Amino acid sequence: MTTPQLWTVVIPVKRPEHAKTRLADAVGELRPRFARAFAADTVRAALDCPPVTRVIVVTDDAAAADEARSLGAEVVADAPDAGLNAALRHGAEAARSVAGDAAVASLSADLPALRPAELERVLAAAAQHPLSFVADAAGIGTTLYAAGPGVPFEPAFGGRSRAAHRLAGAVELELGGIPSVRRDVDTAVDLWDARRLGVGPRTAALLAELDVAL
Ligand SMILES: Nc1nc2c(ncn2[C@@H]2O[C@H](COP(=O)(O)OP(=O)(O)OP(=O)(O)O)[C@@H](O)[C@H]2O)c(=O)[nH]1
Ligand SMILES: C=C(OP(=O)(O)O)C(=O)O
Repeated sequence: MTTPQLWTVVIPVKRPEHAKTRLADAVGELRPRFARAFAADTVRAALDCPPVTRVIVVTDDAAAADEARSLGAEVVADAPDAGLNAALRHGAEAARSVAGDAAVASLSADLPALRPAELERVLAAAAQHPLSFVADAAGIGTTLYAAGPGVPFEPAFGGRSRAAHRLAGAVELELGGIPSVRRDVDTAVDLWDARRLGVGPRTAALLAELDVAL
C-alpha cells in the first residue's frame, strides 16, 4: 500500500465586517458572526481530516485568528492586502517556507457543513494530479484548489473561477458524494442548504440564535 499524500490546507478569512454581504438580508446584524462561525467550522473540519497535517489561516481579523489558533491552526496575517488570490499565495508561501515540497490545498472559509471524510476523499483524488480543483455547488466558482509537491500554486479565484482553473490546466475533481466540500454559503438559500446537510457546532449555535430572534 502506498503512503497517502499529506497536505497543508490554506484557509483565507476576509475581515468579517466586509464579508458575506449577500447574507445581510437573511441574517441582519449577525452577518459578521456568521462569517466567523463558517470559518471556525471549516477550520475544525479541515483539522479533523487525517491527511491534513497543517492548516494555515490567512486573516487580519483578530477574533477569527484567535479562534483558529485555539482549534489548532496556524495563522498568518493577510500581509499582501490585495484580495483573495494574493492572500492564498501568501498562505502557500508560508507553508512552503517551512516545507518546500509541501502539497498545498486552499479551501474557502465558507463551508460550514464540511465533513472531514469527504475532504479526505477529495484530497486522495487531488494527489493524482499536479493541479486540481473542486467546483462549488453552483458550478460557477471553486471551493478547493490544490497543487501537489513542487507544483506552483497559482489560484484564479473570483467570478467564474471554475472555468478559469480549467483553462489554467487544473483538473476538475468530479467525484460524487462530496456535497459538503462543494456547499459554499453566499446566500440565504445556500445557508438553508448547508443546514440540511448538517453544519458544524459554531454555525449550528448561531442558527439556533437566529431562530430565536426571528
Ligand atoms: N484573507 C482574505 N480572504 C479573503 C479575501 N477575499 C475573500 N476572502 C475569503 O475567500 C473566500 C471566498 O470569498 P467570498 O465567497 O467571495 O466571500 P465574501 O467576499 O465574504 O462574500 P460576499 O460579500 O457575499 O461576496 C472566503 O473564505 C473569504 O473569507 C481577502 O481579500 N483576504
Ligand atoms: C471567489 C469565489 O467564490 P464566491 O462565488 O463565493 O464569491 C470563487 O469561487 O472564485
